Amino acid sequence: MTGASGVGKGTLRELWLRDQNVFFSVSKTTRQARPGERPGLDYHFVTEEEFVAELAQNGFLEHAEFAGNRYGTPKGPIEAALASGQDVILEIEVLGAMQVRQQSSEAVLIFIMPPSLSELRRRLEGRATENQAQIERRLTRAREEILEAHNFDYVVMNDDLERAVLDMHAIQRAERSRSSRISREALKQIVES
Ligand SMILES: Nc1nc2c(ncn2[C@@H]2O[C@H](COP(=O)(O)OP(=O)(O)O)[C@@H](O)[C@H]2O)c(=O)[nH]1
Ligand SMILES: Nc1ncnc2c1ncn2[C@@H]1O[C@H](COP(=O)(O)OP(=O)(O)O)[C@@H](O)[C@H]1O
Repeated sequence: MTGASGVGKGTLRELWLRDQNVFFSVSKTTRQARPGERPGLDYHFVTEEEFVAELAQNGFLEHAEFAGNRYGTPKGPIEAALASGQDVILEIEVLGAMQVRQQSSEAVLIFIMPPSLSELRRRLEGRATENQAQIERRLTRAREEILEAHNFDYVVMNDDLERAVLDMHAIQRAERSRSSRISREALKQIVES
């Protein structure tokens, strides 16, 4: 999942993944925790030194800088989840999504779209977790990110939240039905059953 800061990724994801046995990847970030954010559940909050050390050990599947902070997806937990057959959900910005696309032909890239820039501003200001300068920085980046939406497999408009949740379920169902996801062995089992 990718989309401008404040578009509603976190809100949408909580509703979409409720009651699902999928693995949500908890990123590492050098950003300060916001009030109410739960270390280890929302993010692993790390120092610049810790981030660089993990990078040097090739510990990230992808990583990027966003609005002055660094973010990365720890590789180990994802490999373990995939090996156990779980679907893995990443909530990352555009540059990271492109790195994932290069590494995995199986990745499904979904761009969450705001109805308008003015509504995005309203949501960021309403959330009240960033100061005005940080909000402006995120809106500038949002314009650039939105223009990258054509590089994604799907675009989900987050105007009406309930409908956007249904769209996420629809994409998930369609992707799970792709013929390329059925193994030769599974086909043989059906023929021989
Ligand atoms: N590339 C990358 N981006 C991430 C990662 N974790 C979070 N992000 C993105 O970084 C951006 C900023 O995240 P955050 O500071 O939590 O702000 P928010 O999106 O406004 O809640 C968002 O686009 C996130 O999706 C990560 O591990 N890798
Ligand atoms: N469809 C929607 N309509 C109106 N407000 C929304 C919608 N989705 C999310 N929001 C609100 O927008 C703000 C930003 O949402 P959030 O999930 O924190 O975004 P993100 O994770 O993309 O930065 C929150 O206050 C949230 O309640």
